[in-house]
Amino acid sequence: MIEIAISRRLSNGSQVFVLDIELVSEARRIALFGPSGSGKTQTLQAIAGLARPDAGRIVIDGVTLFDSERGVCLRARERGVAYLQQDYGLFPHLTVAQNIGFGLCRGWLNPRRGALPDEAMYWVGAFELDGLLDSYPRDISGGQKQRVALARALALKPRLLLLDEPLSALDAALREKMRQEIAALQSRLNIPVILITHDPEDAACLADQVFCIQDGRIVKSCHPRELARQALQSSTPSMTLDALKIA
Ligand SMILES: Nc1ncnc2c1ncn2[C@@H]1O[C@H](COP(=O)(O)OP(=O)(O)OP(=O)(O)O)[C@@H](O)[C@H]1O
Repeated sequence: MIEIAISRRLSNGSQVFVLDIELVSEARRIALFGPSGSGKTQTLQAIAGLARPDAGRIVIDGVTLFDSERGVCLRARERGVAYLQQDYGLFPHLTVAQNIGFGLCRGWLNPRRGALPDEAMYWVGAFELDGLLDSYPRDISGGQKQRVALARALALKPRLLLLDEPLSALDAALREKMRQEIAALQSRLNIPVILITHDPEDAACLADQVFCIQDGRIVKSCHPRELARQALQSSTPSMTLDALKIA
């Protein structure tokens, strides 16, 4: 079960943004859908422990990651949350093997290929990265970068996987392939996934429940099929949201 009730006020002088997110879900795969600037990334950052809400609670499968009333705020590395950011966040000066091994052992900047622990090698095999272990991120494709980032994230055995627009950097053909791969991965892993997407097709394939965000708030929750149906008749995420709110 995913329980999130957080608020945070962001201000940079003239501009103020208020994040006020409340959602509870039994679904194992949820999508956050909303227009640019609506608060999706801020929400994931709060869950990952990279941004601290002013108040509220974040509880994942009974484990409290943040609870302002009880003074609980686990550090990012104590949360067991894998966060795959839009640009995949690979270190350009480290090889694929070093990138994958990086989070497993602090200070481990120079791992030899054979030194990758079993939990990392499992994902190297699963994502067919064996031949790329000595390559650098600049020398591999977008889909391969994504697999490396996923392998790095999953090797840490997270209790929750956060995906920020996991397919946005890929061309149409690769996008469809990776969509199927991530969907297959989700059914193999028994960990909850929260993903951000602008694409109703991604939501339909990768989520069981969609939470629509607008201006820092959840304005609607629906089945991914309902989102896809409304999106067909709308040309922007904002129009889709307006149609969903009326439906
Ligand atoms: N320090 C800040 N002060 C004021 N507003 C901020 C600050 N940091 C971020 N914001 C605002 O927070 C809002 C939410 O940002 P966020 O990155 O979560 O949006 P998003 O929904 O992920 O957008 P996108 O889909 O474009 O990535 C934006 O409107 C942004 O301008």
